[in-house]
Amino acid sequence: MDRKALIAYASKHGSTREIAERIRSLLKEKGVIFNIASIENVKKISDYSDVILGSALYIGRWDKRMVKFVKKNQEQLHGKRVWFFSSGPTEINELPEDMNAKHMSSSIKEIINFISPVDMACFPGCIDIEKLSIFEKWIVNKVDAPIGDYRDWTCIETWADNISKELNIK
Ligand SMILES: Cc1cc2nc3c(=O)[nH]c(=O)nc-3n(C[C@H](O)[C@H](O)[C@H](O)COP(=O)(O)O)c2cc1C
Repeated sequence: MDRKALIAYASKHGSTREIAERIRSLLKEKGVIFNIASIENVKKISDYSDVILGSALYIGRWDKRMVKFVKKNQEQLHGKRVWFFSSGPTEINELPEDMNAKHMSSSIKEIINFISPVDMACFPGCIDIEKLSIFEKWIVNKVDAPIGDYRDWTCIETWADNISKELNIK
């Protein structure tokens, strides 16, 4: 079958982009090629049958660019196989399924339900203090968020592996 696949990410400081790149390389190893792009560069999705969308979380929400994209393309996404992932929490004391519910972008819950994704994941993120603006540093300080790289590559690769299995059996 002539199938095209896309992975698009919304990342401010690069750590979500790196997660997207890791997912893409794992899928490539498994023989599934995904085009990859930053979300603002995705102009058209009609050619794609499988789409992975990943966004960083900022102040309880997905990156605005991802919210805009998902709102604008919801009808088309509804007809495709879609996977979502968020990356953000650095306070890791929750079960993955609780993290998913708690950190799902509240602004577009209904749209996500309408799109009916195959799966949604929420991965721990990374806060690199050197990259933050003064305002971001102030917020991180105010909420006492743990600084550091909490990304769990095994967990990310397991998730990507499940996608490859899903793609190979259909
Ligand atoms: C100002 C600020 C606010 C944040 N707010 C949240 C949040 O509400 N929920 C969350 O899980 N993570 C939050 N984070 C953590 C980021 O989501 C995390 O650093 C993520 O890995 C950043 O991705 P990026 O490097 O792709 O931009 C916040 C980080 C900063 C700097």
